[in-house]
Amino acid sequence: MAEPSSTLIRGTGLLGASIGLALRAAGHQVWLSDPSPSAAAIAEDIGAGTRITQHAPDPDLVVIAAPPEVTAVEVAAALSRYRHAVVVDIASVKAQILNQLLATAADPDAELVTEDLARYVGTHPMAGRERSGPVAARGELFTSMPWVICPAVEPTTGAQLSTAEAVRRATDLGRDLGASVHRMDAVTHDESVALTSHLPQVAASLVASRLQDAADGALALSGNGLRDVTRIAASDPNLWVQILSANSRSVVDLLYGLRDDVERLISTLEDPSASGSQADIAQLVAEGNAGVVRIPGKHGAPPQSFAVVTVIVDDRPGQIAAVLNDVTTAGVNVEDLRMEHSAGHQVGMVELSVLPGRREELAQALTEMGWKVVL
Ligand SMILES: NC(=O)c1ccc[n+]([C@@H]2O[C@H](COP(=O)([O-])OP(=O)(O)OC[C@H]3O[C@@H](n4cnc5c(N)ncnc54)[C@H](O)[C@@H]3O)[C@@H](O)[C@H]2O)c1
Ligand SMILES: O=C(O)C(=O)C[C@]1(C(=O)O)C=C[C@@H](O)C=C1
Repeated sequence: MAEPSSTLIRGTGLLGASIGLALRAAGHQVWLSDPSPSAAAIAEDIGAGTRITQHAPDPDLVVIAAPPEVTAVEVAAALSRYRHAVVVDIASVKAQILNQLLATAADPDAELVTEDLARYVGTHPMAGRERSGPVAARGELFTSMPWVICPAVEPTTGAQLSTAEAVRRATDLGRDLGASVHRMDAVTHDESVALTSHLPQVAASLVASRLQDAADGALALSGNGLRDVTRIAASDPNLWVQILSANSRSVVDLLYGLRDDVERLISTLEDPSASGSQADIAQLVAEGNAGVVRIPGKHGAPPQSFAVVTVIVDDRPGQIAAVLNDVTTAGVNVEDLRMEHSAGHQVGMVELSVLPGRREELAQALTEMGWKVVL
């Protein structure tokens, strides 16, 4: 862990409060500030740091965790106000913010000058939730997730403006929060997240929007397939207007490709018995298979499939905690957990994902402890 630091978090919503919780847990001093007094008060109440109404007492790191559209203004203000601090932002888009900062620094009327950008580093934690505000904050949000570092560069020469020390502070922030740090330029970042984050959001929203007028009887048949595909459709529209607008070029390019595939599928399904149709449908699903296995595991490890041990539990409070307690006693690490309720029955199923080599051992240990286990 890096040496204890004093960090000001400006913007104490989901991300800001989560960073505060994680930094406090790692032993750092955290100051909180937000234009919304209630957001700052809630963040303080849940233990994310100490609220300030004026200036923070000389922080050595400032984290701007504000909406993308105000991020550049807040970064510029923090660089001018806290002259010894490294300033990072965590907005979901990076090139537009860097361009806005460079334009401000080039403006002779602005307080910000290009030299100030030596203390700025753009960052982006690839972790979040479909909910907003400090109430949804979790200190563990960043554990094992990617954290992108985009040092500021001068656009014409490509020369790095962020100092090595500023990049080190930004890197320490990600590592302190348990994330795996990836370094890239802002344009490459934006192109990458268009595929891994922005397109999935659009796809989830488009699929979920079909449900608005669905019959209750159809919705009653919702299973995990629908839930898996639509979780992020609950995300904040105001945030996503800003993200998609700021990265529109990259997202549009991907949408053209998606449109081609949708049109191909439509014409195939118009006549599924036509020659070649069955192979075409199979190919579409197989192409998805080939894509999904490329998603890396935790900490960027190679893609890994886990084995599942299912435990049948009574549908009453405390059962999941009791199962997890016994899993801990068995000494097996749970990689993922999912709870399913059996419709119309007073039982639930806890699905524990573990490394394939530990499956039999865990099943045997839990069975011996009295649990009903299904392999
Ligand atoms: N939600 C996610 O999953 C996620 C993940 C990674 C990064 N991000 C990025 O993190 C940032 C914050 O997102 P969030 O999900 O925490 O949103 P949020 O709505 O939960 O919180 C945003 C907070 O910023 C405050 N704010 C508004 N204007 C401000 C200003 N001028 N200065 C300072 N604070 C201001 C709001 O009062 C609010 O408390 C965004 O830039 C977003 O792109 C979000
Ligand atoms: O998991 C979620 O709920 C998210 O929305 C996380 C997610 C993502 O797409 O991975 C969303 C946007 C952020 O910029 C970063 C992370």
